[in-house]
Amino acid sequence: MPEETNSIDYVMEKASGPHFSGLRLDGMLSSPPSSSTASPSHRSASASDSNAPKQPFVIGVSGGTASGKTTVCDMIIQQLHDHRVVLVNQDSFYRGLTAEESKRVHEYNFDHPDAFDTEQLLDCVQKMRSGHSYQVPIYDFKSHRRCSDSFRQVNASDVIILEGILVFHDQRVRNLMNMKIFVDTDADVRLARRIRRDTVERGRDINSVLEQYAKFVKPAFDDFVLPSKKYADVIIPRGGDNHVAIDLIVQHIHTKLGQHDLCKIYPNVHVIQSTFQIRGMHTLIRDKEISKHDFVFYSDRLIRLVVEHGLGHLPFTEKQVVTPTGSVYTGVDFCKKLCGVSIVRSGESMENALRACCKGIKIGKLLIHRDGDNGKQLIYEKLPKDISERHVLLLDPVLATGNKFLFTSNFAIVCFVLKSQVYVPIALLFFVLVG
Ligand SMILES: Nc1ncnc2c1ncn2[C@@H]1O[C@H](COP(=O)(O)OP(=O)(O)O)[C@@H](O)[C@H]1O
Ligand SMILES: Nc1ccn([C@@H]2O[C@H](COP(=O)(O)O)[C@@H](O)[C@H]2O)c(=O)n1
Ligand SMILES: [Mg+2]
Repeated sequence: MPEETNSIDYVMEKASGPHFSGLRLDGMLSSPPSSSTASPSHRSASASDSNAPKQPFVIGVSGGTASGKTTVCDMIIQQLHDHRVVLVNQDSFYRGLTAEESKRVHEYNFDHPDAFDTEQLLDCVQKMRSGHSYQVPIYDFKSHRRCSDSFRQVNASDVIILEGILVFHDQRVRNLMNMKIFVDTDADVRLARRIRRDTVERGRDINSVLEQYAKFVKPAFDDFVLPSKKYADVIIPRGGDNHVAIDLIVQHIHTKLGQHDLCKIYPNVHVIQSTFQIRGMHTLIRDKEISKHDFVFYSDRLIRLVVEHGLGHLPFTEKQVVTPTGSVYTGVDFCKKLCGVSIVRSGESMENALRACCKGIKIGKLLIHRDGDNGKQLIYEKLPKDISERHVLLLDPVLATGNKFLFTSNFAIVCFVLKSQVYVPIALLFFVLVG
């Protein structure tokens, strides 16, 4: 290569067009690469599954007032952990009282199905099931009205939990549910909890709570809530105290949601299990208001996780050490002879994390043209001379259309075939982390 064409600036200029590296999910799913190790039958079945729009799993949670519905939902959400879960309360769809009704609020039956705007609730669940977000009203139990100017935006999610005393009452709403749970708690316990909650949180006095309970809440429970128990798939006695039932429900939801689609198609893809820390970091870096400093800080933290995870896939040898107390500890020795190869330019953003994990590691570079520059895809390469003796960590954090990813895969496979090295597809790991 002539001197001027050897400079990185020059080659970057030549490789004009937006930088991309990696794979576009929809394209890949409809035509998986031939290098995939999945069997053809497995591949086609999974690919068609993945092409179908992914429907959220809708869970209805019903039960008498103060039975622990909200508590049970909170526990399920906590335990589902790595899935996106949203909670929609039927309470949000209470109709606001008119001025006339407000004057005689003690005569209003909040436990009758007509107290809710069920058409709007139905619209909400239907929209969310088909992947749309919804502006859910905000209801105030003290004024018995909806906030006129603010809503809670609820985004499309893997799991939608719909909770309320009468969510099983309307057949159309019921039919949208994949799973129906009834929280069954002793009536005396519920009344005691309701008195405490309504006096502490909902601005009521004991007399009005007892009066409302006897006049409306109990009769409506007998007429509408209890008869809807028969629609439940699961009945949870003792509500939130029933940890066994909640564990079983969470396990069932996990099974229903299944593995990440990519894992089903590509067995070499590893998904890093999400945590609330990871979700929190994703939330920050996706916020258009984030400062550059914070974006870099949290991206670095995420990248570090990917790099650590990738390193965990390298082979190891056993190693024994003597501890300060003189006992022998049998552990493992880090894999020797590593190098990184970053795909210019985005891959360079992963270099610091790799250097921080592996002191003094050699890092080479590849610049690949998306479509091929006059048929040539490899525009620039600078690789460690002894790369054939090293395990290669290919650094590529952004996955887009797939062309360059296929190229780098081939490159990695060449390394693998010629030198029997372990290829750790860090790019894929990262993709799954953000996916
Ligand atoms: N297992 C429990 N032990 C003690 N208090 C509970 C338990 N479950 C719920 N509570 C309390 O009882 C009240 C009603 O519970 P909540 O989950 O809001 O019921 P619901 O949503 O069915 O009306 C709340 O104040 C809550 O903190
Ligand atoms: N303005 C209102 C609206 C509703 N209620 C009562 O709330 C109960 C439903 O909520 P839970 O969390 O207990 O399921 C229902 O029994 C209504 O009586 C109210 O008091 N005031
Ligand atoms: Mg509740």
